[in-house]
Amino acid sequence: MTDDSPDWRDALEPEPEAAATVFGSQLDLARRFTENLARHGEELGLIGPLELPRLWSRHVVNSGLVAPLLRPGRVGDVGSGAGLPGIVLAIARPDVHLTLIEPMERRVAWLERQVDELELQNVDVVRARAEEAKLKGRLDQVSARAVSALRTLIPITAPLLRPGGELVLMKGGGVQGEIGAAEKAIRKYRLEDVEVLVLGEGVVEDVTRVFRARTPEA
Ligand SMILES: C[S@@+](CC[C@H](N)C(=O)[O-])C[C@H]1O[C@@H](n2cnc3c(N)ncnc32)[C@H](O)[C@@H]1O
Repeated sequence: MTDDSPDWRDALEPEPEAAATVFGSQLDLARRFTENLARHGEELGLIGPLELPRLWSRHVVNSGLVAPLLRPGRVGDVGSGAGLPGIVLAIARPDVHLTLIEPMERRVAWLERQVDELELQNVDVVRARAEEAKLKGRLDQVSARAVSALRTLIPITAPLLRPGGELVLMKGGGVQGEIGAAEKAIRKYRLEDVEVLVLGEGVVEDVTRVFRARTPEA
């Protein structure tokens, strides 16, 4: 620690080179969001005390890797929490509209503050559980990260999609096992083109895995 910088800044992981690749012209906004999260995230219960040394690579860059999978349209991020990946995706893709769906009041307040402070024009925040949000059949794509296993996540996310919409769910190394356990849900929602994408190989140390699948056209 130095005398002239706050603790959070000393603990924050230095910006990795990959950040410039992932965020391009939006890097400055990504920096501002990361610094806000580093400054306030722990006291607001949004991130754990051990996350600052890996905030960029494990959370912000990792979430940003999903941005190229989004298509212009309306994307819902279920369980946005600290804004991962929802705020990060809105920063990386100003051409996409993000609807952040989060039930917890304190987290919703945080998300709304980020939208205001970063002057994001492409975000709205809905305070609700995904099952109760009035968004059934309205979204082109749905993202989520660290909300629940696919077996329970598919039944709360797939109904939000329009016919031919797409799930883009960030997952850990156990995703293949989760797919096996979610067979019934995959059948029930008639998901097609089910695949696991590995993003960021050769760009970051921690790759991002995404479960991607489509609902049938009407
Ligand atoms: C472990 S946190 C992860 C937050 C963020 N996605 C991340 O990766 O840091 C899970 C979040 O999902 C939210 N959540 C849980 N169940 C939900 C539901 N049914 N609909 C919407 N959000 C939900 C919680 O309130 C919480 O903010």
